[in-house]
Amino acid sequence: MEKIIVRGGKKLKGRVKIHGAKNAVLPIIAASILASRGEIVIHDTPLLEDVKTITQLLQNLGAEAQLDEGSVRIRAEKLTTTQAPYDLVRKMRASFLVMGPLLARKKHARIPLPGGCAIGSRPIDQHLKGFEAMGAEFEIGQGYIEGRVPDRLRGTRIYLDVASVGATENIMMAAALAEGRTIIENAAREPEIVDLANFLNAMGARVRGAGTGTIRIDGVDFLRGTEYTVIPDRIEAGTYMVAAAITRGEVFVEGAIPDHINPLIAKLREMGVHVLEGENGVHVRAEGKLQPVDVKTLPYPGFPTDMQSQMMALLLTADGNSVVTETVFENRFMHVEEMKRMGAKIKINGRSAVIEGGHPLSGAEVKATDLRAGAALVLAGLAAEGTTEVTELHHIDRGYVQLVEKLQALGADIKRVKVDAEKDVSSVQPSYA
Ligand SMILES: CC(=O)N[C@H]1[C@@H](OP(=O)(O)OP(=O)(O)OC[C@H]2O[C@@H](n3ccc(=O)[nH]c3=O)[C@H](O)[C@@H]2O)O[C@H](CO)[C@@H](O)[C@@H]1O
Ligand SMILES: C=C(OP(=O)(O)O)C(=O)O
Repeated sequence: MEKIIVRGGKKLKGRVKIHGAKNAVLPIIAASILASRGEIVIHDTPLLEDVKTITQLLQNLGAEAQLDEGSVRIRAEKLTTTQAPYDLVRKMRASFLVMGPLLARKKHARIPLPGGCAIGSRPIDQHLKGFEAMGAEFEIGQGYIEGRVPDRLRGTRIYLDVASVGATENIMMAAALAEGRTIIENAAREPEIVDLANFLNAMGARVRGAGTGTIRIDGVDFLRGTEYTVIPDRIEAGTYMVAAAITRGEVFVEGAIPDHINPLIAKLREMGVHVLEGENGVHVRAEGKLQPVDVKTLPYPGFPTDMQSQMMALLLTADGNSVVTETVFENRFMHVEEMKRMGAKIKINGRSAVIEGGHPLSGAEVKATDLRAGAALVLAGLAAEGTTEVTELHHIDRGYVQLVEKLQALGADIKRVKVDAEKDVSSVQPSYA
């Protein structure tokens, strides 16, 4: 087992470079299955546990897939099976994103049901509603969902009851090889949807309107290999912006695209944090007292749920009470109990949490309950008096490349150790337990 040990109180200073976006590269790798000709090369691929999992999943399906530092190469001309193994799908819900591509390309897929997870029940009804409208038929049994397409997927009009990111992506990928036009209404508008559409188009697809609530896809007969660079990770960027603010430091977050993080920038400014938007990133500086603010998570372009816990950590250091309302996932306050162990004063009332800012935080032993909760605890540790030890690091490794090293470079007193031997492993790659 490994843990991160943070000694709080250091102001972060310097420059941090953002990696490619996890939530963009995962659907893009899944979409590679659609290419029946040629090689795909995806640049700025972050070497994360989730990326390793989806790459392994493609290999399992018979594709050639090679993941190196910064890029992944895929050839999916020959797929040998349409069944996804439970061991890989249970590690990561995004594995379900191979359903759309498999149905479109191979007319069959058998995938373990992704199940619930720490942050909520996360159903897949909107994915299935879309595929069924396009002519797929499903059977559920023994923990698996099996989809069949009797002929070829047909384009149709699909209204999503919730603007689900995953459902929009899965349907968009399936529609790329369907017969005729598919229109997705109430589509999710996240930047990662736009990135996937751009990638599909680079493979020869005809997708228009991504980034708006209505996406039109005209199906084509085949897709081919291409070379593509994914967008920078807006949540990783946001996490370092909060790290700068929570330590009252000054950090340039290189690669952050201000347009992708508007709600975060707006809320930081309301608190009194100085944010300068540049062409090549954002500059964040904070000092002294920060104002409390209310935050409500919403689908894009609203405040991202993936930044909720990190923002809550920052609000603990504000001068007064803030209310954080989580509207996207029904159970995304698991970090609250851990933060309370650090002296945080937070009261949960249904989907809202009242955060009493201004009470000093003290270091404690805490555990990451999910990916962003883990990051938030590290942030809280940067601001706390004394030493914070964060365990369950496999959650953090799903979404942050070299979190410890990047914070060290900014001046944080932080290290990663193996618990049994108390051996410092900060300078080596995480082991992705
Ligand atoms: C790999 C990836 O990109 N993950 C992101 C993606 O997850 P993911 O794609 O799973 O999130 P969704 O947008 O689908 O989920 C949003 C809401 O819709 C509900 N829902 C979803 C699908 C469905 O068929 N039925 C349904 O009711 C979910 O339970 C949730 O309450 O978007 C989330 C919302 O921005 C982010 O937190 C995740 O980091
Ligand atoms: C919730 C997240 O990811 P996933 O949808 O893969 O669980 C996240 O990135 O914060």
